[in-house]
Amino acid sequence: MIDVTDLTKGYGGTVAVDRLTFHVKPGRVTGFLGPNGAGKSTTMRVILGLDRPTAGTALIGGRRYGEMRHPLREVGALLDATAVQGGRTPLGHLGWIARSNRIGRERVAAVLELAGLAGAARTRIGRFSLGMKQRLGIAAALLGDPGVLMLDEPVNGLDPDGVRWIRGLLRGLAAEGRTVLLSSHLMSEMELTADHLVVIGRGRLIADTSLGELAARFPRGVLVRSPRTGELARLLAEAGAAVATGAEGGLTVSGLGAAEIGELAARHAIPVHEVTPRTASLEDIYLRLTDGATEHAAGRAER
Ligand SMILES: Nc1ncnc2c1ncn2[C@@H]1O[C@H](COP(=O)(O)OP(=O)(O)OP(=O)(O)O)[C@@H](O)[C@H]1O
Repeated sequence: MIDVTDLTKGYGGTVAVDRLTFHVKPGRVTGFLGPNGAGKSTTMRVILGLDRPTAGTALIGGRRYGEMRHPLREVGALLDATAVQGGRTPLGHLGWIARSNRIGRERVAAVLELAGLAGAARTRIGRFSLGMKQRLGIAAALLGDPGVLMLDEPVNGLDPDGVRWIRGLLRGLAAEGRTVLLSSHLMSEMELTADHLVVIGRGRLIADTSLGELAARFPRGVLVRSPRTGELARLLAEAGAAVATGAEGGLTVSGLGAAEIGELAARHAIPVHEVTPRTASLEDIYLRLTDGATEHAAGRAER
């Protein structure tokens, strides 16, 4: 469990995080979203004790990161995968982290295997691609078998196989009851990986909600296909629905649910070929939620 309460972080005249409160619960993947400069990295840095809050608290399991005796056994984090010494090998790099946190050597081999890096364990990191560095960063985060994981843009640089791997890994870790906080700009990926979303803009909370609830807040009507479209459209309108003819030849119906539409068609013995409730994509929803919270919105600079 991560508890961010009334957190404020200022840098000189800039307020990066502004009275932000949210809780990241175990057993699910929480996506952390926001436009560039929204304050995501700052919030993660404060949670990890890398930055001191100006006001408020950021606690993990009720304690500050700095108070933990063996923090890597409680929290695994990946903030910047490129921040590793190129001269080291994964074996040396992870071995050093393991020793300084009293973690056994067998765990190093296990996470290298898990991250798909066992074959490159003795290769100099300087020769790694960004994707391999991401895998190494994830291996390091998992080293202490922590109950809490925080990953900033973990799919950055990964190929489709790698993206799928991390999706399965994070969902599996959450299913084991761990707390997983994940930031990403890839909305399609977030839609597949996260159960819950925390959205911030200009350092403030915009939404803290499940993916399902969010989609329900942005309905796009019900798509209905029938060989007797005209007749069905008339009956739906009489029943109080707003009916539009969709580009794909079907009807887009608002104001009535899928069950009501199906029952109405059945009462009049009108065959239907499809009744699909539609929601906006996460990308659409995200853009609508964060409209106005974008620090460097296109066009704004020209004004
Ligand atoms: N060390 C720092 N000194 C001064 N200002 C900073 C510092 N770190 C962050 N900021 C400012 O704080 C704000 C929030 O930045 P932050 O990096 O936390 O945003 P972010 O949501 O992680 O953005 P991105 O998606 O681009 O990574 C920005 O205006 C940024 O310029």
